[in-house]
Amino acid sequence: MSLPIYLIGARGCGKTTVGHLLSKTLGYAFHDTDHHLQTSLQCTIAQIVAEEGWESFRTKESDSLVAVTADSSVVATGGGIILRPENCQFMRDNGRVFWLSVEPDELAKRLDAEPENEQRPTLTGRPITEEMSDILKVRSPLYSSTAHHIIDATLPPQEVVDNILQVLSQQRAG
Ligand SMILES: Nc1ncnc2c1ncn2[C@@H]1O[C@H](COP(=O)(O)OP(=O)(O)OP(=O)(O)O)[C@@H](O)[C@H]1O
Ligand SMILES: O=C(O)C1=C[C@@H](O)[C@@H](O)[C@H](O)C1
Ligand SMILES: [Mg+2]
Repeated sequence: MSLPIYLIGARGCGKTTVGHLLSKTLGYAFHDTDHHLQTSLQCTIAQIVAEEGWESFRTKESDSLVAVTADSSVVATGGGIILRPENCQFMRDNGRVFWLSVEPDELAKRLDAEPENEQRPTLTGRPITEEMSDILKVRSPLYSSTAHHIIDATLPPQEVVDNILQVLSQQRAG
């Protein structure tokens, strides 16, 4: 099966880390909707949100999702990709969707440990642990209903990849 593999989940759940490893193992291309959007528009997410607002960002994000979708690819998506129902439908119709599920405290720990490199605007203005907790209360049901498979992404990255590969091989066999 060479359908696109979509990785969904909150910031810090490991979409980039796992996506790179998985794409290498499968010999697939790796794409990232946040990265595509920023390089194609030559500006940061923070700039788009500051200048045009979140709705405009979400529209551009949907365009990026469609643009990067191709067979034999792993697609890491923005944390809010599931906020637009058409994105959820698109991913489910066009590929296999994996939710990398991680509890908010662990997400906050991972994001806190990262250098201040990403220019991503806060979503709530609250401290990161509270933000992740608030956001997941709203988004977990959306991640869950969009995903074909839910993966425990608190495991080490290679184990997360192995579990995804196992699901994919079961699909091929079935
Ligand atoms: N399974 C894991 N266990 C422990 N740490 C991890 C794991 N996966 C990723 N990390 C670490 O967590 C941080 C965030 O990972 P990563 O950038 O892959 O997440 P992401 O989902 O792509 O985040 P974003 O949505 O911000 O792009 C990184 O420092 C990474 O090394
Ligand atoms: O969780 C979110 O809503 C976001 C996550 C990031 O990946 C970016 O797509 C953006 O900063 C918004
Ligand atoms: Mg990432």
